[in-house]
Amino acid sequence: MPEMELYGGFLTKIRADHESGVNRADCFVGRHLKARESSVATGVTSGRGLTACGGWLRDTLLAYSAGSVLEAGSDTTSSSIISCVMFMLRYPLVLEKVRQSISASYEYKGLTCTFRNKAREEIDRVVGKDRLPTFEDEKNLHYIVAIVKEVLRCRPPLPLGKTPHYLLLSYQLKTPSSYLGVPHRSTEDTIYNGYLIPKGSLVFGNVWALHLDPSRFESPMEFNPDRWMLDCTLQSDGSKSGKKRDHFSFGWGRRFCIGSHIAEGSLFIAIARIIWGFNLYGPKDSSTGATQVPDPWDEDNFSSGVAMSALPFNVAFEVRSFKHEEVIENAFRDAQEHWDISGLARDKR
Ligand code: HEM
Repeated sequence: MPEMELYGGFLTKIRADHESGVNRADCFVGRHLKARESSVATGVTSGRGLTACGGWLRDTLLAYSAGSVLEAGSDTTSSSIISCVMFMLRYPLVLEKVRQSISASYEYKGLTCTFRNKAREEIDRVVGKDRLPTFEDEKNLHYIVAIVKEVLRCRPPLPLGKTPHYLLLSYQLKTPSSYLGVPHRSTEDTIYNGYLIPKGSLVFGNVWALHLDPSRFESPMEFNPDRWMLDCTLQSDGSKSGKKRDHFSFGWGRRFCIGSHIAEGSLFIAIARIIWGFNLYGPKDSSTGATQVPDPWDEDNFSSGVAMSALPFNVAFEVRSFKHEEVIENAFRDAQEHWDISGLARDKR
């Protein structure tokens, strides 16, 4: 569907609600339409850019402002959730409930760390079986937060590939493994490592190279959420300097992702609930009986483009117990009631 058909369709629907007296102050577009209408006497609001009196977005810009947020936040978030499922299949130890008597320890930056806080152990201890994880649990679910960070480190949804010159070339050729990254432009002449980057140059940061830098991340090609348990002060905060950042999946500088908090919250709740409720299995090879799990490090298992996502793969979700099933079904019913109230169609699957 062309962009403007989708974004413009939302605008038309909200305007129709608004004109028929439905209060759409619940959303940015509804509030903007109402405020614009009461301030712009002429009513000339179609077209691009701002109104003649400044300040107010005309329809096309309004539709794009809202639509681009929708688009920026959906593929990126869903891509990370799917990557997380892939990593869980590939690294089942991350889920495993480790008994205290087992002391699996490893060396990390000169410290001896013990695998203790595995995801299941943590979530069962903090949440129990009788309810779903909520946002309030985040402060006590450190290992789940660490998993979110590790997924964003290992599979940034908007990466630049490992070999930029090849990838830029492949962009022109439109071959399947082009990860473009997000372009920035230099605002002044800059000397970096003896090279002049003239003002106005197009610059792509190589997120992937930063995330796989062994001087920063020991054994970088290992999905290891434990690495984040050692330092909880590292944050996804665009205003922080490089060494104080956890990862660079949300970009940097003035155009740092404005949705990073929503994204982290969405990833936390989705991943916490999947881990709380389900065992995950890959399909078995009929002749060898071995589990077949796609390799999350293999670029061929991911789509190309600006936003990257795992190509379809098979995974079975098995609910962990009857109690978990009951809680999930109750939550599903509640969600459907909210959908009814919002005028959305019920999920009939
Ligand atoms: C895992 C999820 C997400 C990732 C990895 C992600 C990543 C990014 C990146 C890399 C940028 C460009 C930053 C730069 O130029 O350096 C960006 C920009 C942006 N993101 Fe996100 N994002 C995510 C989720 C979201 C969500 C949920 C929203 C909105 C609710 C959102 C809204 C935006 C917007 C509007 C921009 C453009 C900001 C600007 O140009 O000033 N993103 N995001």
